[in-house]
Amino acid sequence: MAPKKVEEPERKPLIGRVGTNLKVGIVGVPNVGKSTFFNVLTKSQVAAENFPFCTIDSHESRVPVPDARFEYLCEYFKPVSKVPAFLNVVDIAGLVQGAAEGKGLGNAFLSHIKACDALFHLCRAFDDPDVTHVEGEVDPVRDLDIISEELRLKDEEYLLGHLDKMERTVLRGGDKKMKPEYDMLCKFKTMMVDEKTHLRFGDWNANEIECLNKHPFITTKPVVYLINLSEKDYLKKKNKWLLKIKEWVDKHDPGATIIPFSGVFENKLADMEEPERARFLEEVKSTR
Ligand SMILES: Nc1ncnc2c1ncn2[C@@H]1O[C@H](COP(=O)(O)OP(=O)(O)OP(=O)(O)O)[C@@H](O)[C@H]1O
Ligand SMILES: [Mg+2]
Repeated sequence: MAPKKVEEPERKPLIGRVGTNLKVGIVGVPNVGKSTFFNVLTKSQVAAENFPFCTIDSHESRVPVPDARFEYLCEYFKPVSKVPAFLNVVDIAGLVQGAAEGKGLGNAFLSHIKACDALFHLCRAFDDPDVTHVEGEVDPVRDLDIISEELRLKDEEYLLGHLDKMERTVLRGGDKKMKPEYDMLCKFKTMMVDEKTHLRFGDWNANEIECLNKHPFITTKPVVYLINLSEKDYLKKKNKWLLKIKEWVDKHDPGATIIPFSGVFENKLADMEEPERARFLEEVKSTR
């Protein structure tokens, strides 16, 4: 008897693009530590890596992605040209509630977000009376809601505008060629506008993913959550918001990565030279 044919699972295309030169934008409400994180990332890479590094402008930096496999392959094959994977990181101005309608500085920057492949959603979980919070009190869960909703609203504005234009040609003009795309966009609308859900959570087929990739949607982009803690909380590995943030992510973006860090601590480290840095880290370890 012929062996049973093993059914291959359908391979769906990915939402977004694949590459060794991706762009990630740092989003969050104002004054939560986005630029601090951006500076730390760029500074520490300069100090620690001997890869070519380039600051594209004050808001965009290209950081190499260290990978032992790359080093090994270069060592083994000795290629003439060595091009490591890079991540372009973009520091985006803080977004406030209403940014999608043009409030604050953020609206202009939402177009920068559209050009990114993924997002770092940075939120503040440190208390510091000297660092004002735009919403009054520190509450990262409220901030997560604000940013996530502003991103959705920006997509909603784009989608409704685009559908409106298409209606003229597809519904009134009878353009049959555009009808499948129009129907797909209507399906996206049900999810995003009626159910108020980000588009990356839909179970889309290959045609729908192709259609998603054609449009500059923001809510299709994967998000990594960065939680900025005080130096003390980071070293103690304790913070009253962490569990609540985890619950929010489990509910709104299940499976997404959450990375707690401390902007001030990392900044301190990045400004140190060896052996001062090693000494400081030893000291910190002993106080943990
Ligand atoms: N973990 C931390 N603990 C205490 N203070 C911090 C921490 N991280 C950043 N700060 C301080 O918070 C202030 C705001 O930081 P930063 O300018 O990086 O915020 P931002 O999110 O880029 O703001 P904006 O949206 O206005 O661009 C700075 O004074 C910075 O030193
Ligand atoms: Mg900033």
